[in-house]
Amino acid sequence: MSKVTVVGAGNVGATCANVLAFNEVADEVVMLDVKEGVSEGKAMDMMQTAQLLGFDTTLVGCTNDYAQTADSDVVVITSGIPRKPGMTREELIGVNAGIVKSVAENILKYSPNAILVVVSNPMDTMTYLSLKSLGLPKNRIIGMGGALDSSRFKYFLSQALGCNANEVEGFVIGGHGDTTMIPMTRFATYKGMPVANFLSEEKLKEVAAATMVGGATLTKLLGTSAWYAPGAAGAFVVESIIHNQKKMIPCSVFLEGEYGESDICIGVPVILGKNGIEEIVKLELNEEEKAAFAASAKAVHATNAALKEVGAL
Ligand SMILES: NC(=O)C1=CN([C@@H]2O[C@H](COP(=O)(O)OP(=O)(O)OC[C@H]3O[C@@H](n4cnc5c(N)ncnc54)[C@H](O)[C@@H]3O)[C@@H](O)[C@H]2O)C=CC1
Ligand SMILES: O=C([O-])CC(=O)C(=O)O
Repeated sequence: MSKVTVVGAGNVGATCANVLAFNEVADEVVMLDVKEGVSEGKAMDMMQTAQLLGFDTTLVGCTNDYAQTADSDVVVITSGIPRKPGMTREELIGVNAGIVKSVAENILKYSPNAILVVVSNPMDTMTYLSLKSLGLPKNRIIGMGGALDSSRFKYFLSQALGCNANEVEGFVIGGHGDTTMIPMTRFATYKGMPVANFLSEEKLKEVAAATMVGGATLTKLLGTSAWYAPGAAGAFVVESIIHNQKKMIPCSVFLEGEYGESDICIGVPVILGKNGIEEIVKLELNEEEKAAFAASAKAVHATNAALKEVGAL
């Protein structure tokens, strides 16, 4: 019997729960929100699609009742405010730090062995906050950003190539921020062939730039930040853990010397399985990539430092 809880039944959380149920990733999916009745209503609405879509997962909604989340294997934290057009993710720290910290503490009271997937922004800093304040082993705290950013990178590459996005490979490391993401163009391939065989350097730079501001572009169009791909990316990460798939997915994880960084959670490729982070994959970065990673980490460290200013650490 596998159980996943999604905290925050807003745009991203509800989408994530819906994808988890549709794909039967877990036997039970619990949604918890502070808004009275919203989780219950969304769970009922989704359960009424079960016979239409043919899934057997049970969805449960609750209003701030952590007892219902007891013994979850994986908990996805999406609670918190999203940005509005013109804002950065980092500006959300003041409100979201308090929310994420209290939610994570409550979750652990009922699911002491759960693996946490942190989605709330600024995600790398919220992952770091969870790790520092809960004192859990680092394999059990995973920030979701790289799965989404990599999916966007593959989308923009496929648009440039005029091909099916499923035939493109590529990934993004670094922070989950407009200026901190590092699309790894050198490793990206179309049917196993380097994308540089098909696209000019200028075009590849455009693709990388579009990927980095992918979230901001959608926020401008939607008036709030995106949720379909973020929710699906959260479910993708959960699936690799629950089904012990051992997929290699870039996630924000605690580094202790890897990639020349320490005391930070930032995006690097990891193997995700039943223990959460099974392995941090070490890539051979070239000088330019190393410099980009160091600059990205510097910016994430600076955001982490603000946790003290807002009284969260
Ligand atoms: N890491 C990533 O790749 C992404 C992160 N995000 C972030 O995810 C977060 C959620 O975004 P949306 O779902 O669009 O926002 P939303 O406003 O639609 O949903 C957030 C939900 O959290 C709930 N909430 C607030 N405080 C809570 C608490 N203490 N306990 C339980 N629930 C609580 C709210 O009632 C609301 O329903 C934002 O911080 C956003 O920036 C969004 C997309 C991608
Ligand atoms: O853009 C945002 O604020 C939400 C997010 O992290 C994303 O969609 O990448």
